[in-house]
Amino acid sequence: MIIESDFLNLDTTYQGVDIDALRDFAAKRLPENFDKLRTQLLRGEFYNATEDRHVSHCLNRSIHNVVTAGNGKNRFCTIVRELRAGKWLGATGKPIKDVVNIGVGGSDLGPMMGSFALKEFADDNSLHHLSVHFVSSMDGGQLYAVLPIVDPETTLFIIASKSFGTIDTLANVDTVRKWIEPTLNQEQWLSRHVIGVSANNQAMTDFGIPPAQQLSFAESVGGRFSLWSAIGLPIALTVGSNQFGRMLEGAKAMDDHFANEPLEQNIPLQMALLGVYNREVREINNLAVLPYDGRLRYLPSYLQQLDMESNGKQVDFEGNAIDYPTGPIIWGGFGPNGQHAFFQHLHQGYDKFCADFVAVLKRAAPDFEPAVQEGLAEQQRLAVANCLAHRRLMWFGAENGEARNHYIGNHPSNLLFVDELTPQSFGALIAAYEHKVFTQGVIWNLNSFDQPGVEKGKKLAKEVLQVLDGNSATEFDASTDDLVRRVRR
Ligand SMILES: O=P(O)(O)OC[C@H]1O[C@H](O)[C@H](O)[C@@H](O)[C@@H]1O
Repeated sequence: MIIESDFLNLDTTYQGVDIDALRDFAAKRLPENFDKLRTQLLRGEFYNATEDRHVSHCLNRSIHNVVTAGNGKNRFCTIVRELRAGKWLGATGKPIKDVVNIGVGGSDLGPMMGSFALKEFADDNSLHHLSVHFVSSMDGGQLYAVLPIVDPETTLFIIASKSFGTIDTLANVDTVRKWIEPTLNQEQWLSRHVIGVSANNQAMTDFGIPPAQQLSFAESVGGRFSLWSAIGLPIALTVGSNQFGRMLEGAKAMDDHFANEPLEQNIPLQMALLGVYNREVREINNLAVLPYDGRLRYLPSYLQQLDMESNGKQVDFEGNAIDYPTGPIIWGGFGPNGQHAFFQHLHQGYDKFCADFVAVLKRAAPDFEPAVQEGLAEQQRLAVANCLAHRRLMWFGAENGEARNHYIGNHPSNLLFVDELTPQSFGALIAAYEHKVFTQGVIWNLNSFDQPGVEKGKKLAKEVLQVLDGNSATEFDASTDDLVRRVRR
């Protein structure tokens, strides 16, 4: 039960659902207007009712659309070229060497995952080396690590925020400003050391970012779907605009696949239906994402946002309370290391789970001596062998007499695999997950494109901060009030 597409393959054998059963399930669960909704999504016409806007990330599958989005100015490629070539000079005349992306959620996870995964595909059009760093955490923990290793005169900060109002990002920017000020004044800093990426042009202007350093994208691109937009700048800085374009091409190929292939050959559609089947029929509430290639180690956290923020919902499209299970808990980690940590529970623990194994069949290492190349190729085979073995054990189980050697198995899994990890296959992999999430949202009749739970949490945090800062005397509950007193002391 293997489906092949241009850049991505899926083996569903160990789901234990044959194609006839899947067809029956699809007939029951896919709504009649699914084709229409899918077409709307791919054309950027699907309507996100609660936020009163369309959903347009699929329009960003070509570099042309990315660079002309928002303010219609082609700044993206120029910025990428100058920074990568070492031609972008800081305010004191020194070339920029480090770029720090400050953003959180969709403005962090996608760019970070993509830059890490695709590093080796960098178009090396110059000898200049640019290091890209990521700072997202509200507590400043990452600034502690990054600030000591970069120099204000040779560092550029990307302020990446769709809304340009996220407190985590603004708090990091504020500290950065305090760190820079002894070296560069505000005018110097803003003129050469900041790029804004946002859907909120006015806020970038109000902040003082010069127009030539503002990159825009459409309000209708959701944060968790934004790595294809200018939010993907760190990826383009890492690999170059051409390779970034190839990633978009891979996603576009997956869009076409999703649009045109029948159920029997449709990767995202099968992933979605099997996921719903596992959730509803087998009552499994979680999915472990297990990449077997170190370059994809940030995939689980990326998919946590993509899936859980989209389909972790209790209200349906019409605003009614939902009384059936919706999106599962997504978790996971780098497979080979997981084998030495949490896999024990997967093989013999009490809980039900399903898994997505992600494997890369081969990896070239042309820059190394032949003997080292040989060693690395062998290691890739070793990882694939382990992936295949563990997924077998999880599905078939094993019994060797003694109870301690008993493995129940029956844990369903997908194997997503690519011949080689390339910008295209990476783009196709991520787009396949996007379409899976969309399809499941349609099946569960919920809006996958809003996040009211997140908004509520932000509001409550503001109220607590008011009290911590001594600006409000609101009382909450015994535990919170006690901790507030401790912090204030
Ligand atoms: O890009 P921003 O507007 O700063 O938003 C960053 C993130 O924060 C929010 O709380 C949302 O839940 C995420 O979907 C979003 O990606």
